[in-house]
Parts: sequence; C-alpha cells; structure tokens
Amino acid sequence: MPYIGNEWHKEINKQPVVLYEDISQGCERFTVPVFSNPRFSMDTLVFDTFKYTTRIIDFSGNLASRSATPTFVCHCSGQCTKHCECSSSIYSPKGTVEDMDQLMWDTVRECNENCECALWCGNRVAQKGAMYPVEIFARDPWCGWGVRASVDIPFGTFIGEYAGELIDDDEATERHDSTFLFETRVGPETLTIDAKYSGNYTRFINHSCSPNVKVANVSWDYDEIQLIHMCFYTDKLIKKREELTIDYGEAWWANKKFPCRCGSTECRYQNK
Ligand SMILES: C[S@@+](CC[C@H](N)C(=O)[O-])C[C@H]1O[C@@H](n2cnc3c(N)ncnc32)[C@H](O)[C@@H]1O
Repeated sequence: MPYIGNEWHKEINKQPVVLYEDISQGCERFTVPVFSNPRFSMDTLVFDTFKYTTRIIDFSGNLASRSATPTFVCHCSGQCTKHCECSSSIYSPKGTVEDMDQLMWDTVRECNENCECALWCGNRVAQKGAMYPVEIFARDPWCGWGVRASVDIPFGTFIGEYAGELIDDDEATERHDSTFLFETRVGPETLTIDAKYSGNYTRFINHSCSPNVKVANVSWDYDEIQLIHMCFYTDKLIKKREELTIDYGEAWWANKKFPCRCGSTECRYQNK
C-alpha cells in the first residue's frame, strides 16, 4: 500500500474501480472491463439496459429481403495476391492498412464466404473481429464514458465494427435519441445503425477534433447487394491507456447545443 502522508486513505479511495470485469460477456476475444472514476459520479444505468453484441441486427428486415444473388468470388488458392479480382489490396502482409487515404476513398472489399481462398487469406481482416483489447473508462462529467486501449495498438490496425440494430429511415425518425445513430448502406439504400440498446464497445468512442481512429466502409457479404460495415482503424500508433477517438463530422455537430470537450488545440466546436 503506498504511503502518501496522513491522507493516504483518501488517495487510495480515489483509485478507479472496476465496475464490470467484462461487459462483452465473452462476445469478444478479450474482456472489456469498465472503470469508474471516484472523482465524479457517472450514469451507470446504461450498462443495465445495454445488450452487448458484435453483430449487425437486421431490425427492419433489410438484409433478409435481399435478392441472395451471390456476388463475384475469387478463385485463388491459399493467399490472395494483388491480382485477385476481389482483393482491394489495402492490407499489408501484417493485416494492417498502410495507406489511410486509400482506406478513406474506397470501399474495402474483403473476400467472402464463397471465395476459394483460405480462411487465413490476408484479405479477410475486419470480418474476423477485433483482436486488440480495449476498456471503457469514465472520461469526465461532460463526455461521459470513453474507450481506451489496454495495450499498444499499431498504426493501421482494424479495431472493431460499429455494431447495433440496422434500421430504415422511418424507424430512425421514430427513435428519439440520435446519439448512437450511424449511417450506412445496403446496396444503393441508405440505412442507419442504432447502437443505443445493442452494440459493442465502439458506441462508447468519443469525438475528437484530432482523432486517432478512422472509420471506413468495408464489405464482405457474399450477396450482390452488399451491406457496408462501418469499420474502425487506428490512424496512428496508440499507446496503452490512450483514449480512442473518431471525428463525428460537421453534420453531427451542426445541431448540438453543447461545446466539444475534446481538449485538442485544433478543436473546431468548442464555442457553441
Ligand atoms: C456515441 S456517444 C459516446 C459515448 C458517450 N460518451 C457515453 O457515455 O455513452 C456520443 C456522446 O458522447 C458525448 N461526447 C462525445 N464526444 C464528446 C466531445 N468531444 N465533447 C463533448 N461531449 C462528447 C456527447 O454527450 C455525445 O452525445
């Protein structure tokens, strides 16, 4: 026990406390603990009403109503090469992305279940799920909960997919809380993922005007009408205990009445 003068017991009481050992309840390859911060009280109700899932839940039936016409497949054996017809050539042999600009421009097309390449083919990355452990922590009274890395995470690493209920426009309008809505597509149709009630740790990721994570469009369905998965990749080497942040974008901030608290020197939304 550390000795900090006569006040040591007060300092000990200020240590973060583990509220949950694993809110993923075994859904992830790693545990996702939740740490409180005794310096301020936080709303913990969210963890009682939230169902952890790493999947896209077909709430409005948009996936089920697809044509089920198989998309193109590759005929590579083992590892796909750069010449493979479905390889987007975005992943390095280590499974990381080296060209972030390309990641932002294109839809990343991973091999699908009808492809003849191996399951260990390097063009299957995001579809395999998150590999690097993260934790949820009480960031501050304004931003609420946030997500930080439990280990160092290299640049260009896939860290998770925005999971939740896939809903159509009508359903999205009916939902009164837009906090956890994320736009996506199924073929030409624009749909929304709502992670308020079901989702994974990515729904706790806060906004920063100097983000260290980017969100990319990735597909790996065998159906011709592709669901675009919203996938998160590190945009720099992220050190252990560093917060993971994305840029929510101008449209998200346009109708917000509160200032951004990202703390970046490049903050664009602090004067609201
Ligand atoms: C998708 S949620 C992120 C998780 C959220 N912090 C929580 O506790 O559930 C988005 C909400 O987090 C808060 N938030 C995220 N980034 C913020 C920022 N840079 N400044 C202020 N509030 C932020 C806002 O309340 C926002 O509506």
